[in-house]
Amino acid sequence: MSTHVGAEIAGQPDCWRRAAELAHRDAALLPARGERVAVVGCGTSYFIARAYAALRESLGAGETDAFPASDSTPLGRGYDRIVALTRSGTTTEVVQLLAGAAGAVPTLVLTGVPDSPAGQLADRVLDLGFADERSVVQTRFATTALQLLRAGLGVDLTSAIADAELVLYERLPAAWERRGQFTFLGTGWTVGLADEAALKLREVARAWTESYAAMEYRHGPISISDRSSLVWCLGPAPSGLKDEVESTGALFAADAIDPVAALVRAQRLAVALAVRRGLNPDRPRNVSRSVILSGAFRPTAAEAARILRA
Ligand SMILES: N[C@@H]1[C@@H](O)[C@H](O)[C@@H](COP(=O)(O)O)O[C@@H]1O
Repeated sequence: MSTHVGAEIAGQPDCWRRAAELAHRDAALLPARGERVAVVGCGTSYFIARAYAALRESLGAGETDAFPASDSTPLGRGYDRIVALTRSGTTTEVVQLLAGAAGAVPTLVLTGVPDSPAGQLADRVLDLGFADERSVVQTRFATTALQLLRAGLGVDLTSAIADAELVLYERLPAAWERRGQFTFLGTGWTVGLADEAALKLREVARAWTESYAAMEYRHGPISISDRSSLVWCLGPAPSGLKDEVESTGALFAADAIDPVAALVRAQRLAVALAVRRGLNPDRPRNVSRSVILSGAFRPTAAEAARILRA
């Protein structure tokens, strides 16, 4: 089946090359070392925000917290910059948060549509139009935004790009597609990627998925693990975990490749699973490309402004 999402998944290595160039060219737009940064987004964009926040802190580049844009209350704590990730630039919670931040906290928006409401409200805009997508679900835009931010932290993307190119050509293990339950695990910054992988299988293939920080899985969630489960650690697995999971009968997988390339592998599994289940990956149930709320969302722009100045 030829799908938009399939083509977008395949386009990721090229987009990551452009992201590396952009990070170099527009380095001055990115948060400076030592800045206290809040990163926000919704859905996939929020999970990518989580990954970036954990990575930036782990590299000692500055205190960084990630929030869903719908939950802006913690933003009262005085950040030097708000970084918003939004493919469409129209998501209500993101637009309202930026409206509230205007004049109070400097903002940077990474978006596929610079002249969108979010783009127009931002102090700085990074134009990722080259990675924009037709699909409802995000794949290419999200990873490209993350790779740009990684490159901005000094990460060399060469091996990530090479790994993703290999992932696009590999055959996925047939046993993975026959599973009924999927759990994604991560450590440090890859926990956000595990969340995103789980979301992808849920959105695209209506699969039962969960995600955790790897060792948290042992503290309760492992009780659902059985012969129908695939437990997949994006990145190397903490020692001992594999044996413990396999003793439940579950299939265990861990990636030795770049974690964002491992996310590409999970995207491919989502599409394969959808096709196997007779679903169209371009038409996920109950979700839209961008969620624009009318009236129901709180806080209003004025309330958000008050929170930000608190
Ligand atoms: N189905 C889409 C998601 O794919 C997207 O992650 C989210 C945020 O969208 P945006 O990044 O445009 O703000 O909106 C919707 O829920």
